[in-house]
Amino acid sequence: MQIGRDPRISGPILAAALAAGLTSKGVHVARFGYATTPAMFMSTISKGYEYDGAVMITASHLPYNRNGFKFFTRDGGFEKGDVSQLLQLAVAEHAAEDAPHTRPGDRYTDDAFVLASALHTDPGLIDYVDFMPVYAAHLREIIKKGIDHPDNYERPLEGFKIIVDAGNGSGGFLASDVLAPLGADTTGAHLSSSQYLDPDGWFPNHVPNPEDKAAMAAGVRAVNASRADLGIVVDTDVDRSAVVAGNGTPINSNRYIALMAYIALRKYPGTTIVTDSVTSNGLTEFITGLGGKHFRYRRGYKNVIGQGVKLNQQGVRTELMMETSGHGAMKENYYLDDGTYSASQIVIIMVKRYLEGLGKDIYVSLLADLKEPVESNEFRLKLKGDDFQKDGQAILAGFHDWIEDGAGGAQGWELEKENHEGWRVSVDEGDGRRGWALLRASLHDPLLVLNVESDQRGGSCGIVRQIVTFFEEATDESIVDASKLYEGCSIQTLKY
Ligand SMILES: O=P(O)(O)OC[C@H]1O[C@H](O)[C@H](O)[C@@H](O)[C@@H]1O
Repeated sequence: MQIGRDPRISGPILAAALAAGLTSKGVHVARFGYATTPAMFMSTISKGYEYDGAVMITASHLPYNRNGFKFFTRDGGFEKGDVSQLLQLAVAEHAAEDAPHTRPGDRYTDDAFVLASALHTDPGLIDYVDFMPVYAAHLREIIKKGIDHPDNYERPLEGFKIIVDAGNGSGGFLASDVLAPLGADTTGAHLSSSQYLDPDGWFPNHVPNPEDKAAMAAGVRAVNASRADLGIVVDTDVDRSAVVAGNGTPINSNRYIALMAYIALRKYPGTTIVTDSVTSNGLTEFITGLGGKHFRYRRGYKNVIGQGVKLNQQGVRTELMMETSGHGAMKENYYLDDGTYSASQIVIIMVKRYLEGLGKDIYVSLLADLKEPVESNEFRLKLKGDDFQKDGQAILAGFHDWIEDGAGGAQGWELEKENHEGWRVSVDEGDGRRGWALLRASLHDPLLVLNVESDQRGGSCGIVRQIVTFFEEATDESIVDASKLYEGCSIQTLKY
């Protein structure tokens, strides 16, 4: 749920407004200050706290003026349907209270109303609770237990340099309150150190997002400069993360899933691993090579985690659910997508392997068998009509038929056997090389998204060129703007 397009509606203002609304209804409110999204969930089940509900206010990786609420109860995070229901209830109640600018059924909240409510908070009615130390202690226990160091149980990270780039989100505590007390050197011995640990909603250094090139490059620079054994990069509210290996290799997206799959399969041999739909072919081979099963589902971390829950309910053991965006959840951790939990698992495996005499490396030896595509591209194509959802579905249906009818004469194009969103087509590139393309509707925006990967140089644009013939023949440019395909692959056309 997003709220507050007015730049004055910052996270703290929203928190104050929410607290005002809740206390006026007699709800006992505890305000946390800076926290992480996973910590909010943990506050509903942590001994001595056990709140009935928790609300995180964050714009996540979106710009500062797109703050939103994430809701949790003991049963986990709210799904889309839960949020709509909550909004409808809130709007109905608000209207009944004679609020002239909101009508029952409205799907928005009014910024002025938020500001006014914030000003009327009675601070006496709110408890200010510092929950992050509780959460940090919980993570420290997980790491200690996971490593189970025979000689140094309390400070098992002594002798390791681990740096954190929190991108000025709320993840800085990981360096100071989790890793350092366990003995890790989080400052780095040379030029650099952990960085951007202090929360600053303007994000002055880089976008805190492990999918972002600048964010990963900053993490790589810090690891190289400080000669750290490991770097950890987290997103704003720390439900996502990525790591940087000691040799400076960024481990995000498919690589991060592969590393977490290795960990999950070491603990739970044969387990199924659910991912989103845009994972590389090499990841499936990697997981099956380790004896696991790969269930390639849909984009959207809620979809991925939800599918894992469903499979377990059906009796299919599924211990890891992870998206290429860096959202990763394990069944053993309440199915909670927690960037610090995933990063802790990497720290644990690094130290455990070191204790087994295998060195500190987590990339060269562990991911040697992960085949990566030569090229990987994403094109986001605007849907221009009013009914973009219907238009998008119609284009996807046409794409399906176009492939079934021989993909405009292309050789070796075949629909994948399992498709859970849009249509993914496998492309035989000869000599055992295999590319693919997936056309799907964006989860949130009026866009069609085309992901393409190829095992050969120039292969990606070869695939795109073929798909352009579909757009030329079967789609109308007043409905979809495919110009990104032409630009991205320097294809000449008179159409745009
Ligand atoms: O469908 P798209 O526009 O590519 O966006 C999909 C992505 O949206 C957000 O970032 C969610 O946090 C991700 O879980 C999701 O995968």
